[in-house]
Amino acid sequence: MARNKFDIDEELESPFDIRHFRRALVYIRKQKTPMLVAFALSTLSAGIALSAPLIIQHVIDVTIPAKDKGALVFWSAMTLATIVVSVILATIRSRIMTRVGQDIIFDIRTDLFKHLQELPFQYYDDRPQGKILIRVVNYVNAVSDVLSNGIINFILEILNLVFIAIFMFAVDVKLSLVILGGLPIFLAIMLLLKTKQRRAWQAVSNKSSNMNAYLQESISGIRVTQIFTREDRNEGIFTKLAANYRKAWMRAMYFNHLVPFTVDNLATLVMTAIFFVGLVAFGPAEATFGVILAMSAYASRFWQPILNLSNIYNSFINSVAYLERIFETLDEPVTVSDVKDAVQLPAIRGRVTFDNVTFAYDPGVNVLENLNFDIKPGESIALVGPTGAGKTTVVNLISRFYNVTGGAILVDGHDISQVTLKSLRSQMGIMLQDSFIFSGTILDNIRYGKLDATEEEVIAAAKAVCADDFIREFERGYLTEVNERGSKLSQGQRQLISFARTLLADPRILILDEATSSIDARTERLLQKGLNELLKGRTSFIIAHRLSTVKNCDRILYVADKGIAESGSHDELIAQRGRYYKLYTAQKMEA
Ligand SMILES: Nc1ncnc2c1ncn2[C@@H]1O[C@H](COP(=O)(O)OP(=O)(O)OP(=O)(O)O)[C@@H](O)[C@H]1O
Repeated sequence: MARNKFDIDEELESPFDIRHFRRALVYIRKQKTPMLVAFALSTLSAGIALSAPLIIQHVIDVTIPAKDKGALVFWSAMTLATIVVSVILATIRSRIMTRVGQDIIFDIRTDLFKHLQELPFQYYDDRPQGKILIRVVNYVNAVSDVLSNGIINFILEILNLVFIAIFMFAVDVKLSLVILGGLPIFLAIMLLLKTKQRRAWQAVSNKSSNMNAYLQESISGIRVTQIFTREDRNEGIFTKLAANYRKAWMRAMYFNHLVPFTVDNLATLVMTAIFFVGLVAFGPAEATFGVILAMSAYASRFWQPILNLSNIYNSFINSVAYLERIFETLDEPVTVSDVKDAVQLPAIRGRVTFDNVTFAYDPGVNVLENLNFDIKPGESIALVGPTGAGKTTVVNLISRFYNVTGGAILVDGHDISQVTLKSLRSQMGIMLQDSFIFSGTILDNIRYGKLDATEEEVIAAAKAVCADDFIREFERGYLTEVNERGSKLSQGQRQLISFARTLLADPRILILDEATSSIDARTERLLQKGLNELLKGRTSFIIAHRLSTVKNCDRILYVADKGIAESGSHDELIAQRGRYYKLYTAQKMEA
């Protein structure tokens, strides 16, 4: 059952806590060296920039009254030099940090992809693909700046503040205290905003995820949409999702804007206070014009890092909503994985035993119950039965795409839950109902299961499954580029290609789930010859609704009522005159 749909907000399973931040540090730590260099450059550039007000103070209070032209030129040149040097240093730093940001994104993204590759079918059964995609693409982009520049800037701005405070206090202690007076008010406002702001950004992440999920679903289902002329209705749904996103974004931005607004106003108030206190309360005896000018320059410089810090804080709060989702995905348990002491499954002969197997997709709802059968190496088995009876489930369990709920499945006597997935699956050839075609050439697609196969081997496999003829009819033959999902190919052609792909992998156990359902009867007859060849010496499980395809199998298992209702060869089952017989005669009459 889908855990959430495009119109249901995802519930956060593990809200952000300090552990998440520590995990983020793992990625940041890898970039320690460039970050330290960038940090050093920034400190240097900030230090140089900070000397400017001191120069101005000196010029106003000493150089100008002394009418020393030579000194004036010197100090002007020094001011210019400070600007040029700090700009150069800042540029180098920003280049380094762009790289660091991208490296962090790269690491998180590749870890996410690696984990997604390992997550079991169940994970994908449970959620819309769009909600998975957005985490790898958009969310990771959104956190890069905070994890790279954010950290450095945070430390720098704090240092900046300390430096400014030192310079400020060196010039005038009382006026410095006036400047610091605005801080408690600012902190109180920030604390008040924090929770609301965080929730607002979580809502943004949810609404963008919903919109993305629906977009992805709509693109995948565009053909059905157009067949049923559902365009207007879908547009309505999308508009609503986009409007929800807009609303969430506006609300989050409202809180974001409140922060600089507060800082700006406080800075203006402080500035007014300096002039008031400096000129009116203390009088010119205590504060010279140069001091007041230098202090007002420090005041605006002092509030600048605070404004910057609050912007960093804003983006941090914003990123937390994304980091939570990213780490939630990375923490998603790989429920189907190698057990601690998993052993390599040796080269198998192909015996498959179901020992009292029970299985449920959703807890408590058994699809199969106490299933027992024993297949000898090389036997060909047909799984037939009504829709939804559990045929695909049986073959999915053999490849351990899901863990059994009870009992055990043995291959050559080895419990498949105790062997490595790689050693198990690499000895199986599985052709699923959905013969997926990847973007690339037809050659690449056939080679997917055996990357080192020669061109001759690929062609031999294609010939065996009668795919060679139609492939050669394309202008570029085996080098014809096909799109993702194979939209350039007919359904039957797709099946033939994935047939060749499976054959090429030369598995001991072969699973064909409705593998020939879209192939016309003539090609299927031709294919049957190749297929018979292919099946020789291999254990095979063939699921087919068209019973003519499977009647030559060694044994037919009729799956129904959560188990095997009938079992035997075609002739035996016909003689039994049970459910298989009924199904077979019904199909014969239709034909
Ligand atoms: N991912 C899933 N999550 C929950 N239930 C599922 C899932 N996949 C299948 N089912 C349920 O398990 C039962 C068996 O499904 P299965 O696909 O094995 O049937 P089948 O015999 O192969 O059907 P068909 O002939 O239509 O392909 C069905 O009732 C189905 O609704």
